[in-house]
This record gives sequence, structure tokens and C-alpha cells, in this order.
Amino acid sequence: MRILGATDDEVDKRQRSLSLNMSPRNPGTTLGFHAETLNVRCKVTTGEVSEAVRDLEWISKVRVNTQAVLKRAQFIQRQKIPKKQWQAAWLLKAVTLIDLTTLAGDDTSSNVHRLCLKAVQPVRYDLLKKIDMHDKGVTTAAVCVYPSRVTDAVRSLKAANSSLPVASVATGFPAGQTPLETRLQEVRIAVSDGATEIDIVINRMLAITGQWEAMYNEIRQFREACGPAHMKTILAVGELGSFTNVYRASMVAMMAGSDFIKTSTGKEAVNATYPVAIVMVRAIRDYFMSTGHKVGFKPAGGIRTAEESLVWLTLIKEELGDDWLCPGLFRLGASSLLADIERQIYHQVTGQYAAYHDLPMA
Ligand SMILES: O=C[C@H](O)COP(=O)(O)O
Repeated sequence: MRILGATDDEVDKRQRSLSLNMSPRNPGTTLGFHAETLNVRCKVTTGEVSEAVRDLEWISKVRVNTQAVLKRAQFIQRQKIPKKQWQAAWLLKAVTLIDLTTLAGDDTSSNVHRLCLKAVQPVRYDLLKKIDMHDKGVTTAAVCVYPSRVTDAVRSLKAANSSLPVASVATGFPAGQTPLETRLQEVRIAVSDGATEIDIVINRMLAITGQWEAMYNEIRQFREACGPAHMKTILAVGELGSFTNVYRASMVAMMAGSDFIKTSTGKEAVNATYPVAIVMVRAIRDYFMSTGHKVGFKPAGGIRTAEESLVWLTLIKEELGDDWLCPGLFRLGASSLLADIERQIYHQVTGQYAAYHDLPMA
């Protein structure tokens, strides 16, 4: 099954074969993926996947060992969180990785404006000053809104003299159940309104029924519609039915040109869980091993506490390494996480717990 054009010679010269059981950082913890070999045949130009010819049939042969995934997730959760003297630094790091989100039916220009101000100054100035971080430009990674609120966000950030990116969800978020042309048009409008990051949702029907080539083709079209904007592909893992499907969908999304793969919309019954994250980051690692191309990861949905944010940082550090702990490769999608992180920083800095009115913008 040929997807994109490249000659046989070009492909064969650059062919990569990789066992999915490879686990270089943690040799004792393979997840037991049972594909014989992963024939992802990529034409790689100066470290970037410029074009690829792939046989997607192998996708249907990949299996994920559920028990191994659960065991690995438990191991990550048992890791000690950073000691107290380092916690403020880790929490601030988490702040810089947040896509500060509002995705509600009652969003207005004023609550989007408030969100943008919070993104630009996510932690109270006096608290930052006490830890000598007031002049380090601490902001969240981006703001994330519905397509119809993109112009509000762009305007507010411009007024605040900020170059923070505006991310827009698109393609019929959250369900993705609108005609393809409508979904494509939504992406184009969000980009022309000023969104530089687009969080698309996949067509779950295609993933659940194993139509991987059709899913690949749709995502390629979204990629094209995004133009220069970064594309984060939301798998809606809570609706994919199995870890195996999550792995398969992750791989197809990356092959189709996603800059990030993202767990959830925040609207499914099950959103970002650690086991599902293990499956996705192993797919990212396998993809990197086979192509040399780094794809980012964004857990989203239900991430509410500072402590959880530290577990997420630990998971990325353990599974993908420090390289991934930057806004270009890791985001936390969350609407209410920042409030708890700011409270914890307040506690660390003052030794007291903040009253609600102490952190009004949270
Ligand atoms: O993409 C981000 C999610 O929609 C946020 O979900 P949340 O409201 O559960 O934090």
C-alpha cells in the first residue's frame, strides 16, 4: 500500500527496520509489542521526515502487552517526586509547559481576555520575586481556545505585548463528527484568524474500525490545511477501546505529519491516564528511533493538581529523557491545573496556604 511518492531506490537506501521491543533507556521494561519488525520506510532529509513511503499493513499486526504497560505506569507513579527544595523549580517548569485552556460553551471575549492575562503572568509577581524568578519571563506555553475565540485571544495577547502562541482546537472538536470539508475549513479559518497551533481531533470511527489508511489520508489533509501552524493530533484515547489501538493511532498520526500527539479532548469519560501515556510515548520513541524525527506529547483532560503535574514531568523524563521537557516537545493541556500549582508555589514561598482571594486570577 503506497501512500506518498518516492522511488524504490530512495526508499531502500534509507530503509529503517526496528523491533518494537527495543527499549534503550529501560532495557528491562519492554512493553512486549509483538510486531515482527516495524517496516517504517522513511526518506529522511537533514533530520526531518520530508516525505515517506510506508506500508501501513504492519500497523494491524502490532500488539501491546497490557500487563507490561500497567506495570510500567505503576512504576512511574511510585517514583519519588522532587524533594521540597526543588519543588518550586519543578512546578515553575510545569507552568511553562501548560497550554492554558478554556473550552466551554459559555466562553466570551472577556473570559478569554482574562485567560490570556493569566497566561502572560501565570504566577503572582511578588511570589516570583521571592524566588528570584520575576525577570525570567515565566509564562505558560500557549493559550488554547475554540476556533471562534481565536481572534479574541490574538487581540488580548497583542494588547499585552505578548508573543505567546494561540492554539485552536478544530476539526469538529470534541467529537469530530462533521463532514471532512467542514473540518478542513475550520482549520483554515483558525489559521487565518491567527492561531499558530491547531489541535485537531481524529475521526474515531476510522481508528475503531481499523481504517488506518483512511485515517492517515484525513490527517494528511489536516496537515496541509494547517500550513505553517503546528498540528497537535488528539487521539481521544478514552474512545479507542484498547492500548493496541492507541499505539496504532499514535503511529499513523505521526506518520501523517503531526507535530504532537495528544491524549484527549477533556470531554471523553476517560482522558489522560498514565498507562495510556506510556503507550503513546513509547510510540513516540519508536518513531524517533526509526526516523530521527522528534514528535511532541500532550496529555490533556482531567489534569488538576500540582502533584499530578510532577508525575507527568517524571514520566517524560523517564521515558523520553530531558530533551522532551521543553514546550516544543511537551505540553500539559489543562484548564484548572495552574490554580493548584500557583497555590503550591505560594505555600513553598510563604509557608502558608493561600486563601481563595490571595490568588484571584487563578
Ligand atoms: O485540551 C485541553 C483539555 O480540554 C483540558 O481539559 P480539562 O478542562 O479537563 O483540564
